[in-house]
Amino acid sequence: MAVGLFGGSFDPPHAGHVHFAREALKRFGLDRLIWLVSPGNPLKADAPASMDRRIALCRTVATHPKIHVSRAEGVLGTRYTAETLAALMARFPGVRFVWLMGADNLAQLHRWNDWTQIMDRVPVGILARPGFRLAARNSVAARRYRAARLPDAASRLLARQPPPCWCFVNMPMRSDASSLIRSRGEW
Ligand SMILES: Nc1ncnc2c1ncn2[C@@H]1O[C@H](COP(=O)(O)OP(=O)(O)OP(=O)(O)O)[C@@H](O)[C@H]1O
Ligand SMILES: O=C(O)c1ccc[n+]([C@@H]2O[C@H](COP(=O)([O-])O)[C@@H](O)[C@H]2O)c1
Repeated sequence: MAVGLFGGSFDPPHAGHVHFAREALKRFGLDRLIWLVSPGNPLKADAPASMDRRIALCRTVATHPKIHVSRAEGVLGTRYTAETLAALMARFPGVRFVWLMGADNLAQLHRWNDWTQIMDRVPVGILARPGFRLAARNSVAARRYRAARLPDAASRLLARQPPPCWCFVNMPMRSDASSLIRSRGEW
């Protein structure tokens, strides 16, 4: 079973997240995709809305039968992705986890706690995001793991590759952003 972990603040969730999840399921050949709602991004200064409020809205927008919304990080008490992955892999040894994120997060992955452990432990699927193609391509992570890149055309094989392995996939992009919704006072 290949399971994509789509970590996010989802403060609030939006159509860009739904589009991302549907594309990731298809393009990375995943059996399931989990929206892993974060208790709070360690690199973001402002605390998000409550977990209950974000989870409730995620469940109303993420209605695809292969998508599940999870508060696992709240239950496990983990906040750093490397830690969450270690806990989930120990608990579900038969599952092939794939970490999923947008190009903006690849651009700053080297600032995450124990970020090389993430790259070394699970395949990583990255989807394009408007304005971040260049920053992602020139990122510390992309350069350090250049040899481990899977071509876009082979993206469906990602979950079966031994890590480190990452794949950047282009898709029709959407410019939705939670910060934009918050700045309009709509959340
Ligand atoms: N429009 C989008 N296109 C592609 N990826 C996206 C898009 N919006 C969010 N993502 C990805 O979804 C994941 C969760 O994002 P997050 O919940 O922080 O939303 P956001 O819109 O980026 O929020 P904010 O504007 O507050 O930073 C991240 O990996 C991010 O890269
Ligand atoms: O582990 C870290 O140091 C780390 C730093 C920044 C972000 N993350 C994770 O990246 C995911 C995307 O975060 P966000 O706020 O961009 O939606 C979410 O699961 C965060 O927990 C993780």
